[in-house]
Amino acid sequence: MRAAESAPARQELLRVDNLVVEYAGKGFRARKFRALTDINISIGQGETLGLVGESGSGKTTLGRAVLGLAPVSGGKITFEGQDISHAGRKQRRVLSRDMQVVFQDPYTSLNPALEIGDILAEPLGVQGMEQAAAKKRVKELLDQVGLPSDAIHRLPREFSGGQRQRVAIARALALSPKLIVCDEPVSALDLSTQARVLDLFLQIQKDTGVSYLFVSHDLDVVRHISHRVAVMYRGEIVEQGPADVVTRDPEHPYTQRLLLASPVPDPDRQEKRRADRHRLLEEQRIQAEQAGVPA
Ligand SMILES: Nc1ncnc2c1ncn2[C@@H]1O[C@H](COP(=O)(O)OP(=O)(O)OP(=O)(O)O)[C@@H](O)[C@H]1O
Repeated sequence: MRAAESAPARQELLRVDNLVVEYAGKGFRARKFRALTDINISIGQGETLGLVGESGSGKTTLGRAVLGLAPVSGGKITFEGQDISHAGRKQRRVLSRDMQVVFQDPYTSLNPALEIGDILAEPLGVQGMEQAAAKKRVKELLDQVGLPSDAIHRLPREFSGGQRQRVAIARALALSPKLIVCDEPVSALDLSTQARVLDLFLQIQKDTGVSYLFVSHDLDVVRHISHRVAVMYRGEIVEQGPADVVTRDPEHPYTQRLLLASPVPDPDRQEKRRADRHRLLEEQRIQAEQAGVPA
């Protein structure tokens, strides 16, 4: 795997100031639940901000707030200098070209009844692209994410998890967005597929200059993909800074704990990850032995 390349001269794309998100409580007179408190982040053009934290810390909510899918109760979200904190439908429609999302689960995020070509052409059609131009763009997108052009006439179920995630990435790229919110996009994949999909994210950034808000509970993943990292804990950002500093020499005790035990919520996945790591290390050891290099 390659590491994230250093960011170009920084031009701010997204800025979040003192953001508060409160969800309505259930039932009459139920109290509101504050999911985010006083969040401040900024993402430059061509930059990746990794958002890390345990389950329930508010990572997804922050991504959703940026996309206009969570209620902003206070503070401000600015995109390319424009206040989008309370963007209406019309402004969101324009923004949807510039901001896209890739979700965690490649098995449920694609319409199982549609051929890949139609899945990729959908956002192009919505934005009014002619059929011939859309067809050409779909081929470009498949090529960009490393899928064969005959994928056009195949259904999602004919693809592996990693390939489906490539389709989801291609769909997100269709309208050449400036920002992609990536919500745990490799968490459902096995370790070696994770590595290949992370490399694809890096290559796409290099080729297109897109920015990522990259949500993950896995510090290893975030370290690899991000220029800067923000650590969330109970709805607040407790630490943020350059990826190598935050992930190697954290200041906040919570980040130090995260570093010691990268939390993986599901015990089965935890076990599988341990086994995967062991297998990879063993493969590396055997390869090194065969090459006559001590492991
Ligand atoms: N639509 C909602 N209505 C009410 N509460 C919500 C809603 N969505 C999230 N929450 C709550 O907000 C808090 C933050 O949730 P969020 O999903 O943002 O955390 P997360 O860090 O992304 O967690 P995970 O890694 O498990 O996805 C949690 O306590 C969650 O229960």
